Amino acid sequence: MKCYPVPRENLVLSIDNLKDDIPEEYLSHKECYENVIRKGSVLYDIFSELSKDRKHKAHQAPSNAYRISDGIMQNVNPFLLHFALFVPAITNQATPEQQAEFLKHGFGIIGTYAQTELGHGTFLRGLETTATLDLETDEFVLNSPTLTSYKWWPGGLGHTANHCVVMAQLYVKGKCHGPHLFFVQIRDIETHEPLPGLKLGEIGAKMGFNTADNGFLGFHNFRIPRNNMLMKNSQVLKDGTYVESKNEKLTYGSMVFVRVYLLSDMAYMLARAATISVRYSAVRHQSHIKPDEPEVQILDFVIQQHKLFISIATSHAFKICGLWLWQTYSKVMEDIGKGSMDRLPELHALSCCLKTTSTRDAGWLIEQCRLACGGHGYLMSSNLPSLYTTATAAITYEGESTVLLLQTARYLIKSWKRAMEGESLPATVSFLSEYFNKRYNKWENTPKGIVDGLKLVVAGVTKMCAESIQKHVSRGQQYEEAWNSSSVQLIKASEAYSRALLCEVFWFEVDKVSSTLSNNLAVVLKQLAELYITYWALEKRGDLLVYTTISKDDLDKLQERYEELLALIRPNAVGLVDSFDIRDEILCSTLGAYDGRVYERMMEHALKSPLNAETVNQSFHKYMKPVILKHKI
Ligand SMILES: CC/C=C\C/C=C\C/C=C\C/C=C\C/C=C\C/C=C\CCCCC(=O)SCCNC(=O)CCNC(=O)[C@H](O)C(C)(C)COP(=O)(O)OP(=O)(O)OC[C@H]1O[C@@H](n2cnc3c(N)ncnc32)[C@H](O)[C@@H]1OP(=O)(O)O
Ligand SMILES: Cc1cc2nc3c(=O)[nH]c(=O)nc-3n(C[C@H](O)[C@H](O)[C@H](O)COP(=O)(O)OP(=O)(O)OC[C@H]3O[C@@H](n4cnc5c(N)ncnc54)[C@H](O)[C@@H]3O)c2cc1C
Repeated sequence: MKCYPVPRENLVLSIDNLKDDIPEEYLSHKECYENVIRKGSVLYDIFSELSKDRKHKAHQAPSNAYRISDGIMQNVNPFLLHFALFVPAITNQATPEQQAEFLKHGFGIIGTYAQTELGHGTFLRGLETTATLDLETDEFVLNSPTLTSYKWWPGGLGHTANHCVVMAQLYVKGKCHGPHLFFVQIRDIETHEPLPGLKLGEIGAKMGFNTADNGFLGFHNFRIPRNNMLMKNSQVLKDGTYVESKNEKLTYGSMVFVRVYLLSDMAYMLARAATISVRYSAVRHQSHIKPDEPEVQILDFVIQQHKLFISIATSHAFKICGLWLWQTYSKVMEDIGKGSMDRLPELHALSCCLKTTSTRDAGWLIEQCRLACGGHGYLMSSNLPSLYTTATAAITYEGESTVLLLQTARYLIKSWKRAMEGESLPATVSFLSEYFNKRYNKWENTPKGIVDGLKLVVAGVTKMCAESIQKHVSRGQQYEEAWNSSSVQLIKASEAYSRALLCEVFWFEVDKVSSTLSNNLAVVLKQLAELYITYWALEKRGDLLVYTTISKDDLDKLQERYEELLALIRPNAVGLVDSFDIRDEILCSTLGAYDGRVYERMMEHALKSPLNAETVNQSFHKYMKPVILKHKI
């Protein structure tokens, strides 16, 4: 995977014409887009210059530096798909010769990833766009046979990209070989006009992501060279011979990359929301704790700590698990490069459930941060509303959450069956064998004891799912029907698995490195990890009571320990969010600025509203006054 060197923050943030005179929320839909293209082009130019000086680092671990652009854009960068999917799809799915050919223009082309259609997003085998080999001309002919086959949603497709990687059903000599990827130019490089045979446009305003330029694309007998099919895994030869892939799911590899990346991405989204809401909670004084004392910082309310500290801990959990998952991804990609695909199903299962949990948690936790800031959190200038709409989009894109959890459940059920047959299992699911063989311990009120307990919940629910499926089959349902009938429990098994993974990796990674850290840092990180694990043990107390030997007394002790941890973290709370080290220019928040001048910044921002340019708006004289005068008594 090529990663683009990201310019240092100072370099980017020092560029004058990247600053906005008018806050984006006061621009029209069209002005918003034009504004991000203006800023994105400057960034793109910087990337181009920087990349000429430095080698691309393949398989670079996720870094949120590219989110500088979000700070500059104060929204989604329409060029993001070029980097997030278009280039990775080519580097993962094209031959070296094709990569050299398709990427020879470097930043000279702007791409996107066009897979989803108006009629299909989840069920890829149902996609309707066709790519039919024309043997005589050595070309593929692309068509959108129905309205529902129009590509719909790809980021940057509406007006930004001039190329895309298209997922289409491959037809050779009348036979359909399923979804394959094709490199397609869609606009003229010079004029940017759509090429003949294409219908292009943007899909309209959305809940958020409004600068992502999500678009639609229809093909009408659109021809591309045969060599434009990405042929690393499967090939179509000049004589029409189809050489199938060693594993047809390798075509879906680009989605795994983004799913893996999103865990780190959500860590960063949460770090921003936590920084804003914790800093604001240290500035905001409201009400009393002791009646005869001054109004307190709202951060001193324990319930405010309960709302916010989990976001600090979760950001670290996602960052640490994101790096762990990235290492797994890199190792599996390396193995695939050597011809071994043994661990691909495990990686797919891990990326599906962790992408889902991280995006869902980021959504509700950012909303919780907003709500904890009262009315001021509802201002666009707080940046919490935008963080929320940007984060929650990820619950859907790159694989809708329900669908991905069912994919993980598929892996858990298969692993359970292997455990029943005495097969050895990968470390990430080996607890299923221990459970099956009744090799597990009594409850312990320790972080490790909680992790073991959460794993017992996974094993117990997975066993219950397997039995439910078997029960439906024995009553005459086909396996797929029995699967559908058991899907509520299957989702529960995957959710439990994802939570157990996050708790286990977070705790043991922190524990592993703590001896290398200064004592103070190790203490604070362990407090955050223990807070995270204890929080979720209490949230999942029902399941723990069903599947482990935990007692009511154990739960009371956990609640007590949880509240102790809140008090221990309170003195470090502002320091912890400061350590996320997110500059004001990237935080873009009147509530979360480092200097704490909340009220002055709120007023400065309010005065930028175009409505405040005059004391009386023209609508008074045009509309209100006639009515007032007419009905004046
Ligand atoms: C300006 C910026 C500057 C610089 C930037 C620099 C760097 C940035 C770099 C990275 C940034 C990264 C992220 C940034 C953040 C966000 C990204 C930006 C915007 C959003 C982009 C969104 C893009 C999209 O949404 S693309 C479309 C996504 N669509 C999907 O995910 C579709 C979901 N559906 C599916 O995956 C499949 O259809 C299915 C899994 C649901 C069903 O599969 P299928 O129908 O084939 O049937 P099954 O029978 O269920 O499966 C068969 C077997 O195949 C296995 N399987 C399935 N999928 C996979 C897979 N992906 N990998 C491996 N194996 C897979 C499955 O397990 C079955 O196996 P079994 O053995 O038979 O059980
Ligand atoms: C902000 C944003 C950006 C996007 N960017 C891109 C992009 O750049 N490129 C691209 O190709 N796509 C992109 N997408 C599209 C995205 O990948 C799809 O929306 C997603 O895959 C879900 O597909 P769908 O919307 O067609 O929903 P559907 O697949 O129609 O699913 C709708 C609902 O049906 C249910 N459902 C569906 N299948 C199942 C099942 N098997 N089992 C149980 N329930 C099921 C679920 O509740 C699901 O939410 C983007 C989407 C968004 C919101």
